[in-house]
Amino acid sequence: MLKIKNLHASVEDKEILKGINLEINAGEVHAIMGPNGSGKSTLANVVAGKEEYEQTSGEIIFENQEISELEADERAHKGLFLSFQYPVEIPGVSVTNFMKTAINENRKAQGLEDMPAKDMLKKIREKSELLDMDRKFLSRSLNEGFSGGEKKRNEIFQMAMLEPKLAILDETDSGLDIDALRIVSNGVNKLRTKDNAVLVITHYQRLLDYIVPDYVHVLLEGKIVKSGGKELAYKLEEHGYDWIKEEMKAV
Ligand SMILES: Nc1ncnc2c1ncn2[C@@H]1O[C@H](COP(=O)(O)OP(=O)(O)OP(=O)(O)O)[C@@H](O)[C@H]1O
Repeated sequence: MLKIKNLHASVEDKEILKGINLEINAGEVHAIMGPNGSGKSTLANVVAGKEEYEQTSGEIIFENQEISELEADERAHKGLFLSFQYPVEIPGVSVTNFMKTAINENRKAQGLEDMPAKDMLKKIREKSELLDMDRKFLSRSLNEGFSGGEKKRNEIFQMAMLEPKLAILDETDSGLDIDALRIVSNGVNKLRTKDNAVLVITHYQRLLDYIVPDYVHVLLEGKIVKSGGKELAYKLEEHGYDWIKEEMKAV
């Protein structure tokens, strides 16, 4: 589904990503971990095609198409969504109405008719129940002031509604209390189907206890230096990142 080959990228002319290789197939969940400033968000933003992030060399192939030249919106319409793909603080627009517009615009870009209102309501009901969002939450205006945890829940709600082929979630667990973490993780788990994949970026292994990734990758100074299963996340939690640096020095 996604193949990243020798990707280099810069922010404000500073090289941040220094040769990333990564392959994600349908049905898989991948997690990226790494210390502050290692380039995790840069990777997410470059893959999503955000303007400030410049891909200087390498390839990003999504669904067998090189997408480096595509704008963020075009990538999204192909099914590659980054959390908070859309602006989230639009005055006077409710959580639900925003979602209706986003879904229909996405369908329009794919040459599809608007989703029938009945189907839209059913979908909103189903996905909001999954994330334990009540009517009051859904009717709140987007600029009303959401807490960090509520923003995260809304972010996953957007993803659950849009059902992207590849959902990229940055800092998914930040600001969540224990109950919200469980609820949001449940939502993330439902994003993975046999046809859809998920890439999560996280600092903590606790999220991975709930979503159980197939692969964990460690990003250090702009490079993926180690990949493994969930046990890698436990080792990082216990020992930090220094042992990997030592291992690299020894090679
Ligand atoms: N918009 C920007 N302008 C200038 N420098 C940036 C910008 N975004 C990121 N950087 C720089 O790129 C480097 C990597 O940042 P990035 O946000 O990708 O790291 P991260 O691994 O996601 O960190 P964190 O865990 O702290 O979120 C940092 O040195 C950061 O200062």
